Amino acid sequence: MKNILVTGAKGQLGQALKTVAAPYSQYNFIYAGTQDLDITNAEVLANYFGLQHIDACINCAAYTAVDNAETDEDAAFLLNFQAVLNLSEICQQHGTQLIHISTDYVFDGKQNRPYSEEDEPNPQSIYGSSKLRGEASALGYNPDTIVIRTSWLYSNTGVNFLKRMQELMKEKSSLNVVFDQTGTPTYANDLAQVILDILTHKFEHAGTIAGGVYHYSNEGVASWYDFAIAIKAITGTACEVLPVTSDQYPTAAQRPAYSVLNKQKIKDTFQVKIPYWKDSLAACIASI
Ligand SMILES: NC(=O)C1=CN([C@@H]2O[C@H](COP(=O)(O)OP(=O)(O)OC[C@H]3O[C@@H](n4cnc5c(N)ncnc54)[C@H](OP(=O)(O)O)[C@@H]3O)[C@@H](O)[C@H]2O)C=CC1
Ligand SMILES: Cc1cn([C@H]2C[C@H](O)[C@@H](COP(=O)(O)OP(=O)(O)O[C@H]3O[C@@H](C)C(=O)[C@@H](O)[C@H]3O)O2)c(=O)[nH]c1=O
Repeated sequence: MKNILVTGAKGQLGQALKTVAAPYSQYNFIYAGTQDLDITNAEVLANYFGLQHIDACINCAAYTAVDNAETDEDAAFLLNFQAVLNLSEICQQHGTQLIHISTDYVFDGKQNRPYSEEDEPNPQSIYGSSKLRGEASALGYNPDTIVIRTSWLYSNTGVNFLKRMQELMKEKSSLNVVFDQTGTPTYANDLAQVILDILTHKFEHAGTIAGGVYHYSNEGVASWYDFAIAIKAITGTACEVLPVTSDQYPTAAQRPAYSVLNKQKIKDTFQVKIPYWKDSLAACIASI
């Protein structure tokens, strides 16, 4: 039986994997939160990997507080870059397939067509820069690593835009939400399913699937305002949602104005079917 380690397992993607992995009885999933496995500590990692053979590692650990990262650069780079370097090295040493997750925030958002894996990243935030360094270190150690860039992740657990909007819509009679940042919301359970599909594909077709960067989000395009309006429509709250520009909603970190991802490569390579973002949002809210 193959051992699959999930790091950062208590975050929203880690939790989504736990839900989606239930039918995969052919794998032994090991869910490690920070207390079980601190990936910033190379010695702890070495001991952990020495105890049992790990066939694959899905790295869900990350520093994801985008605004805080602007004043907490060392912590963001420690987890999003240095720890990924540690993990890549240990995975390389032990023949472990690493699946690492990255972000649309590696792009500057100046493009007006969906970003493909070949487009040049140019992060505008500390979070985006730290994630880009993490990608490079993972692929630098082992080109067989699979890096999945995703965008606007949400689920019914953890900290995310859906949960924040639901809280604010209960507390307030009106909300301002930016309409000049465009991307695609992604349901964490859909991403978790694709990760397991890719892993299974990798195990079954060892050597024929190239490592590298793959883009994955749900289908379609939205602004954060559209996302909020869809949440309001599905949940039926009375709170008014008002469109504002990014200038009218200042934040510490700059976000890309446009970060829609082109998903052709992941579709062609793994034959994945991708749900439309509004359908997945409805499914997520219905599951709460
Ligand atoms: N959230 C989003 O909108 C998006 C996320 N991504 C990427 O997807 C991936 C998953 O994100 P998501 O699930 O939302 O992230 P979360 O912030 O929900 O979870 C990250 C997890 O990492 C854990 N962690 C923190 N420090 C360490 C450490 N030293 N060792 C091990 N684990 C640690 C945290 O644990 P603790 O709670 O104990 O600190 C937390 O459970 C990340 O790579 C992220 O960059 C990409 C695009 C969008
Ligand atoms: C809460 C709130 C946010 N906003 C704006 C701020 C920002 O420009 C945008 C998104 O808000 P958030 O700060 O919730 O989302 P943000 O932390 O920017 O989300 C990002 O997280 C990281 C981890 C990623 O990798 C990205 O793909 C993306 O999902 O919406 C409003 O306009 N009104 C509001 O009431």
